[in-house]
Amino acid sequence: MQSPIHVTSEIGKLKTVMLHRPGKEIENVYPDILHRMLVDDIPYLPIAQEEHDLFAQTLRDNGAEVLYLEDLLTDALADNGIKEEFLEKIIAESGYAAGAIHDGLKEYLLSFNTKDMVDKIIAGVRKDEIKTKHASLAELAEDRDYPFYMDPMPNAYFTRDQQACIGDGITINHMTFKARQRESLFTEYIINHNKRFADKGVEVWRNRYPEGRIEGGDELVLSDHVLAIGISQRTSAKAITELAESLFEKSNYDTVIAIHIPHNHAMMHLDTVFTMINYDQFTVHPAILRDGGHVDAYIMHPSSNGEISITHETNLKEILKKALDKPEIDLIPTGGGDPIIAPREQWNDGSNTLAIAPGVVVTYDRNYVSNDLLRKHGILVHEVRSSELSRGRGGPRCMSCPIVREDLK
Ligand SMILES: NC(=[NH2+])NCCC[C@H](N)C(=O)O
Repeated sequence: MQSPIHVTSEIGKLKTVMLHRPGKEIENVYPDILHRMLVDDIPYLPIAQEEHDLFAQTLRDNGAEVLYLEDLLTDALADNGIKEEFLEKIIAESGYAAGAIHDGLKEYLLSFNTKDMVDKIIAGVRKDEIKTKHASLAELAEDRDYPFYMDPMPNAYFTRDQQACIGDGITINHMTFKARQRESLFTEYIINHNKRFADKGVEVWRNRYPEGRIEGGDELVLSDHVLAIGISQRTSAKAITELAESLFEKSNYDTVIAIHIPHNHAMMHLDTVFTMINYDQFTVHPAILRDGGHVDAYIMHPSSNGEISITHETNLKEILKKALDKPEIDLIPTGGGDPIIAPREQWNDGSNTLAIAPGVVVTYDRNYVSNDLLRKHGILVHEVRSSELSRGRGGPRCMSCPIVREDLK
């Protein structure tokens, strides 16, 4: 059976993609919780939605089918039994496995139709929205001034991270920070219960329950047998090892290139500093390169005794030439490598390009130095507006989860 998921590169023509249109969750962020919510500012919602709609339209205009996470989840929960099971889990993962608040939340959420319930769960539930009977002292007295029973999920529009499609399968991710961990429960329900995916032969390379942390922004599908993964703030060596073991055993993938990047908020994922945009072209933020273009990379292959062989290599160009079997590789520096422009544009996701076909990318308009340079290197650049979307600290690649791409010829 042909899997409904098929992604064998970062650059094959984009056929189907999953997005989330930012909603009320954005307006449930306030200064005291910015840091914990992993955002640096509060986008102005109407404009963020307008910008997001334009982003979606750009993808459609270029031939992609756009699916929305919130619709896929709503359809996955069509059966009342499944919906209730999902509610139990999401309420438990929000901190209330049982008790008066659990009961109050469940009753409240069930009072909505399924689509509104999904929107509400993403938006967050304030304490003053529900009435609880017989609350315990802990429930009454702890965190008295905290306004939410269920936290908002302001990062849900970065649909890249909760999961990643690789080949005909998917990783459903154990995300690093509490602020995002519940998001991948959505993916689990979509894969298991949405008719488009359920019982259609989707391989789950790794589910969200093992301890090692991993996020899709670190998972780059370089070809139909090579994966690059960031060892980053969000993805641990343990998770990479487990994923490599699973892929080597069950899939076509025989090479995992684990690249060490700085562990900080500006560069939280590999795709904030390095993306593939053509057969032999990449964007790269100079801050990850040492003198002579060196990085710390570990190349993993299956070995004959069933173990994984690991070699340490440092020359990024050489690593890519070998992995992709190309005579030359063009590394295009974010902001032209200028000491001020490069970090400025990287901060607003100047390296976070989304390839929608070989040599064709979608980028934020604000990164005009990087965009001009891409054009000089022969890339076709579709710019999208970015005043508000960029405040969440993610760009076009972060905001999209490719489900189907055409194979490269
Ligand atoms: N693939 C990405 N680079 N995603 C960016 C996610 C940004 C989000 N604020 C976070 O910290 O999780």
